[in-house]
Amino acid sequence: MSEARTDKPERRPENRVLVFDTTLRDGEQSPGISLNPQEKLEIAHQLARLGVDVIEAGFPITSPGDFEAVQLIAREVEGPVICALARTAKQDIDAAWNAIKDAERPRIHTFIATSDIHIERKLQTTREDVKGQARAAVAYARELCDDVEFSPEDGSRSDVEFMAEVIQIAIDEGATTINVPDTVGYTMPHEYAEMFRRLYELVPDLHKVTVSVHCHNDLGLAVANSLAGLMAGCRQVECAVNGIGERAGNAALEEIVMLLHTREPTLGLWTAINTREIARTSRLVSRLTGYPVQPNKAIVGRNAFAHEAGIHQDGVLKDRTTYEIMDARTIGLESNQIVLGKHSGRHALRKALEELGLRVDGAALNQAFQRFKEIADKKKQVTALDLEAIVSDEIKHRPQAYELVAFDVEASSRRAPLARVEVRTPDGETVSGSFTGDGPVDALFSAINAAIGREARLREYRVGAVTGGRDALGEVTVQIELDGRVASGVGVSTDIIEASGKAYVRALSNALADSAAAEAEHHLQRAAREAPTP
Ligand SMILES: CC(=O)SCCNC(=O)CCNC(=O)[C@H](O)C(C)(C)COP(=O)(O)OP(=O)(O)OC[C@H]1O[C@@H](n2cnc3c(N)ncnc32)[C@H](O)[C@@H]1OP(=O)(O)O
Ligand SMILES: CC(C)C(=O)C(=O)O
Ligand SMILES: [Mg+2]
Repeated sequence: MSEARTDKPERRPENRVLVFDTTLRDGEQSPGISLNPQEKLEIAHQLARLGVDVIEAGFPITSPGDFEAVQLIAREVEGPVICALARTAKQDIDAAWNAIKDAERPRIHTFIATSDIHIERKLQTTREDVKGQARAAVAYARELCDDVEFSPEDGSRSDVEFMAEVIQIAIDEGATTINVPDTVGYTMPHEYAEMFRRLYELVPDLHKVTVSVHCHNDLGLAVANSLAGLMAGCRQVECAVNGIGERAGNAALEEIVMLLHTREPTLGLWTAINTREIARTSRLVSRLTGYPVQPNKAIVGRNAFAHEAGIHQDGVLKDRTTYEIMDARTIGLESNQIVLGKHSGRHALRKALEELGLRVDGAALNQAFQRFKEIADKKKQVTALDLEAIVSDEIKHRPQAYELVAFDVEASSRRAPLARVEVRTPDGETVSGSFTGDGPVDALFSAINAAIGREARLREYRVGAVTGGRDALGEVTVQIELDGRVASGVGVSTDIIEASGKAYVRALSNALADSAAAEAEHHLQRAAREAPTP
């Protein structure tokens, strides 16, 4: 029962759920999002790789740019059905058709509201007129295209008997998909399911077409309502990547897909989505829309597969399924993450140290753990480089072989930065060096190399703030490679250049101490081998 997908159930064709992606239409209706045709095309190609069944590419009457984008997608993206939205007006349907007609499999999606509130206050018309508009629109769309979807907008707030009449008209005129939206995110799962049960009763012909759900997240129920609709017999789900869309958004594609994937043995429902493309699709949509994904967002948030709490980390290290219902790799991530922080425990610390090639146990582990907690209290996250520093500082008790005595760095936009340093060697001698670089830090590191006459190579450089505010202590961590040895060092100062210099000198000292220790061990081993056997 740990990860439900381990036992593969038989997949029944009638339980296949079509994924209708509306990221480029309803998703783009989010305030502040405006994608140009090339950006829409890039997302559409990725949606095709993801394996969605339908891409709602846009609402072509909206603007020449949206028309162009839909047309580009229709012409270039192979695989999914390419759909365009239209009101019941003839010019909308013409624009939709003209934009999608070159697609392999085009679909026109036309809609009109069926709730009294929309009919009376927004459309300012009558139920009879709505029936007439629905009839004319579906009939006209079917003259142009074999695949026509009809939506009674604000379906969940409509009088179900009137809505059933409109749906029957749409089916009579040839609609192939009937989508009943919860336009304002008002319904609850049991109500939405009951609405579909009643619609199937009132419109038996619904069994002959694809029935679809389209839910908004105003009350945080978009995915729950979508699931309720699917369990009531619908077999198309309309959703958007990262849950973007009008107001609080649409049902999130990744959530509904992974819900069906993870609970397939219970639900029996399945999609043709290539789940390994989910993370990549989410990143692309976030980047191009400018909408960041919240860290704790289900499935695609950066914390969705991360563990910081010691008890959870211990469980996950012993058996991943203790705290994970999905495998991070299923959505295309490399692995889950053990994040070291204030709430972590010894098991996670030891594992992280092991990954750095440092075996620490017993009293040494306790000592490192104590230092680790002190640092974790000050920093949000403790990284691999911090760990190396903790170990080299607290466990190995290395003498500081070199020391940064003084430095000058000149930075200018007119000439290459120049650094001069004085470094005290282990013998107590003070050596100096100067060098230019690509930037002040690069110049400083080269000057240190020049002073001590070694050619260390910088592998990693990271700056973080230990404390907040303008006078924050900056902490620099560097990792270097010297004569094939990797070592790290940390420097803390309110001056980032000084912190960088200290960190670099410390890393050099650690690398040289390591190599001295290795040389000593090598001599000892050779002496032992060469000693006469008694
Ligand atoms: C639930 C949904 O997501 S529906 C899709 C919503 N998406 C969008 O609206 C984005 C794109 N929209 C647009 O660019 C513009 O609204 C346009 C180009 C479509 C229309 O612009 P305008 O002609 O200036 O009309 P405006 O947007 O101000 O008002 C909407 C009009 O459409 C009518 N209308 C609304 N829905 C429908 C419908 N399904 N069928 C026919 N007419 C409709 C309204 O009653 C109103 O008509 P009126 O001008 O006679 O009062
Ligand atoms: C156009 C329709 C399907 C819509 O987006 C809604 O009702 O939310
Ligand atoms: Mg919508």
